Parts: sequence; structure tokens; C-alpha cells
Amino acid sequence: MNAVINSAVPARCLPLLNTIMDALRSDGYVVIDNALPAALANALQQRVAEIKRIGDLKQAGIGRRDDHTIARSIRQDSIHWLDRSVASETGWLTAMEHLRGYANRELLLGLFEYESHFAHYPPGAGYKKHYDAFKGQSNRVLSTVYYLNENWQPGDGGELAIYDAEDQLITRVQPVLNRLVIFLSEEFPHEVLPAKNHRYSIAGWFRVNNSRDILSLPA
Ligand SMILES: O=C(O)CCC(=O)C(=O)O
Ligand SMILES: [Fe+2]
Repeated sequence: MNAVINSAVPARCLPLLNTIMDALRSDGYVVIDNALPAALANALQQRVAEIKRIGDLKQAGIGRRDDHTIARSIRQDSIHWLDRSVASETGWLTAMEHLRGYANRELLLGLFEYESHFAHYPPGAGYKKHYDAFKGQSNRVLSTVYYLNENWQPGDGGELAIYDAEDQLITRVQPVLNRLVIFLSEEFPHEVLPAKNHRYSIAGWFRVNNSRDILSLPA
């Protein structure tokens, strides 16, 4: 058992977590500004800059049936998966662990694990409209996107456009530093509009455990 993973949610986080739960219950999505302590936001921003500098970002794919050319026509970002090897990434994953525990307690989502990657969209890059999960076909339940761009200007493009199930635009979100977007993965088509500046983020997904292996274990 890992003491960090099982640590209790700090009391100072409860008002924000309750706001998130209320919004997910009523709207299925939420946009939160100043989501993390400024020191952690800055550390994550420096971390992605370092990863970029050392060339540790790789072209992103589009899942299991990955075709390189098709993937590049859909999304043009480069990614780096987070782990607990450095303090900033541990800080992020611990915050998401608190969110997971709280969402399970309050919304009974049965979220089992979380995966996330840094993403870099160079000028001109975007991500065409997609769902993060299709009903019954994926174990991704709740999506998160967290932005790492200081001084992002309205003219810089790169908004996250979120649509409803009838394809009506709900909102356009500027990817500004320390802003967190959370939405139900199966409910909202969304796209990243072409960025005109270098755009950095952390995209992540909470999964349920729908492995059938458990059913075949001997009693
Ligand atoms: O960066 C964003 O705003 C969204 C990214 C996204 O939709 C994804 O990685 O699936
Ligand atoms: Fe997405």
C-alpha cells in the first residue's frame, strides 16, 4: 500500500472538490481557475519546459488501431506520460488521486485508476473533434485537461471547444495557466482549435476497471 496514494484529502481542498462534484452532477463538466497551489502550477510549467528542452516529447497516436498518417491528420500534439519520478508530477498525481477518491465517494463513479500526459501543440497544431470514450467501448469515464500557458492571449487560438451530444457548442475554453477542465468522457465531443503559439497542457483520464479477468478468477 502506498501512503501517498491513500492520504486523506486536505481540508483546504474540500470547498473546491464540492464545487466540482456539484457541477459534474448538474452539468457533467466544469472549468476551474486557480485549480492548484501556484507553486505546483509553476513547477509543472517548468517541468514541461524541461521535457521539451531535453526532447522527451513524442508524437501522439489515436489509440489501438494506430495509423501514423491518420493520427497526424486528427491531432498534431506531442506527449509525455507523467509518473512519480519527480516532485511536480507526484504533486499532480496526488491532486488527481484526491479527486478520484472524492468522486468515488460523492458520485459513486467507481474510478479505478488515472493516467495523464503532458501535451505540446506547436503553432498550427490542434486536435479534431472527438470523444475521449465511446459508450461501452472504453473504460475512460472522466477526462481532465489542465493548462500550463502563462500570458495566453485571446488571439493565440488553441481554445478547447466543448459540444453537447447534439453537436451544439457549449463553451470555448482558453488554455490559461492553472485552469482545469473536467468532463464526463462519453458525453462531450470536443476539439482543440489550432494554436497560434506553443500550447502546453496535461490531459488525463480516470478509468474504471472493466477487466473481465476478475470474473474468471477461481472463487
Ligand atoms: O488540450 C485540450 O484542451 C484537450 C485535449 C484532448 O482533447 C485530448 O487529449 O483528448
Ligand atoms: Fe480529448
